[in-house]
Amino acid sequence: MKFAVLVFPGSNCDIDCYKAVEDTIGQSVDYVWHTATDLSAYDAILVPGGFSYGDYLRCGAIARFAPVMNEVVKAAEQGKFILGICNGFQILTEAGLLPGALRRNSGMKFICAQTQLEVVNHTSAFTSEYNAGEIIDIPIAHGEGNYYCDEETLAQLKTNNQIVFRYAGDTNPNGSIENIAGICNERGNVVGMMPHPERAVDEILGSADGKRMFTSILNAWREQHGAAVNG
Ligand SMILES: NC(=O)CC[C@H](N)C(=O)O
Repeated sequence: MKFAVLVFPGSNCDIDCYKAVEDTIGQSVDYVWHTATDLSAYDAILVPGGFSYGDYLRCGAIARFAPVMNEVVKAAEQGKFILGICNGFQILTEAGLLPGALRRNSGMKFICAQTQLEVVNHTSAFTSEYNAGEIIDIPIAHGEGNYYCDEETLAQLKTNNQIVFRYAGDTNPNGSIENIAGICNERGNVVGMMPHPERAVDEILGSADGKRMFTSILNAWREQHGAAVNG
């Protein structure tokens, strides 16, 4: 299986994503610059965190016009796996690949903290290795992680099982509507989340709970391509 890690000017979690793929599932992975116009070689695309284009206008608002984003839209239409983490989530909402928007944290401060997440959807291609309702430790680091969508969209997210993660219990670090920490598109092949699973792939980092997102993606890809495939 082949992964692309997109790199925009200002990305700062690209190396973490690359290492996470290498260390957790040992699959092929390339950095792909934001000017690229062909992603056909890749099965999964990681849109990493950071401060693309300095977060000017709004986080992700400029990155969404980068040439590579046309290819990300194409890849999403082809059913490839796309995971946007933090700034990557912001870029995917700006690009219209995921519904809703990320606003300034309700406390108006950048928050860097370990959080507990509830796995709400454990049947997606990205979360099949988790148990229903499992609580996992994954860190956050953002200033604009306050997820918002209108009531109609929220109802659709619930009906289609598109809420993937919530901040557990009463914890809600950024004011997100209904504690939402991550969502997927209706088809289930595009996920966006504010917490950073790539920073939680080894106990030495404080948690290894993010590891199973990567193993889930690999398993889903292998299932799609037949159990014989060992890429
Ligand atoms: N870690 C990140 O990706 C940060 C995202 C964005 N720059 C924010 O502050 O919200």
